[in-house]
Amino acid sequence: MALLTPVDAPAAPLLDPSDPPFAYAHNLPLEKKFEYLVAVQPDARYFPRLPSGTLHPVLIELLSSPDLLPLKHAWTNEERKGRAANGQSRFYFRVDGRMFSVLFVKRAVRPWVRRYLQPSDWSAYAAEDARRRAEEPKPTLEFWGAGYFTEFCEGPPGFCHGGSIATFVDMILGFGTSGILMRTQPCRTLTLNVTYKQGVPLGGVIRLHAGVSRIEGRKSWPYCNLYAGARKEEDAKPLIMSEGLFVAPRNEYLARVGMEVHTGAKDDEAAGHGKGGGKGGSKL
Ligand SMILES: CCCCCCCC(=O)SCCNC(=O)CCNC(=O)[C@H](O)C(C)(C)COP(=O)(O)OP(=O)(O)OC[C@H]1O[C@@H](n2cnc3c(N)ncnc32)[C@H](O)[C@@H]1OP(=O)(O)O
Repeated sequence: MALLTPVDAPAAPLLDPSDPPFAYAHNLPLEKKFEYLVAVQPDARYFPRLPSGTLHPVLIELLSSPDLLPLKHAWTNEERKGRAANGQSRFYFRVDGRMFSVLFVKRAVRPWVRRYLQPSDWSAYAAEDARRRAEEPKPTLEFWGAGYFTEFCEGPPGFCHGGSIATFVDMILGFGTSGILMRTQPCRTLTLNVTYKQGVPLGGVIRLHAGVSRIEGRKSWPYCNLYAGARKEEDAKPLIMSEGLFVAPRNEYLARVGMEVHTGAKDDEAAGHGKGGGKGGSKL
């Protein structure tokens, strides 16, 4: 089944509008979780109860940025304030035209994946993604995103805590980059290197640029840089630079924890994508 994209989303709401956003995640097929929940796809059609107020400055910035998918959803100040009051920080990013978000809940920084993507979903997602990949001539190995951190991530006054930043970039590197772009199975952090060049201000728009610089078998070397402001400026210096080595667990480990092993190798071959050494689809 082809995944829905923001472009071909159906006109009729698929979701019960009386449900609060995100409450129905568990009842949806995996691909819809990605497209409508995890994805920042809360179009006004799907959340008609939301007040149609002023767009949050973050969204205005996003809308004006050619690097980011234009979001149609009226993400209002009230909504943002309500979520911020719950300690939620949110980041959006786009991979191959699909939007994803990372949700931080309070200081514990619980990414949405923990909540919405159960371990057993991984194999289904990987299989679906491998099928998708077979249809795509050239997967994207870098992506941009934007979002903000709230006060629950505070370290130095007005700035983000270093641990929250490390957790965030680990999440982006581990899931956003390795998990999605390698499209095989979840990758674990083996090494993580974070350089804090400047403080990350709370509340302001923070832009991220992430990707994979190298893939070799089970190993991948993703990077993620954070910048101030939503607009892409070629010469802007990053606030945060991070990189790591992520390793897909050996198959026997996956089998032990009850996860179906899927390497995507067959699909890759069919699609002409090499898996190692940056061949084929791994080319940046
Ligand atoms: C659902 C949410 C997803 C988001 C997840 C975000 C990412 C995370 O936070 S994961 C949690 C934190 N990380 C962990 O808990 C990982 C714990 N560690 C492990 O599970 C294992 O060590 C694991 C799976 C990473 C690697 O295990 P294993 O494959 O047995 O390791 P091992 O074979 O020794 O090493 C793998 C490769 O890395 C290389 N390597 C090992 N150490 C290093 C190092 N320090 N530097 C460079 N290379 C190294 C090895 O040489 C080997 O390479 P090759 O296969 O080419 O010989």
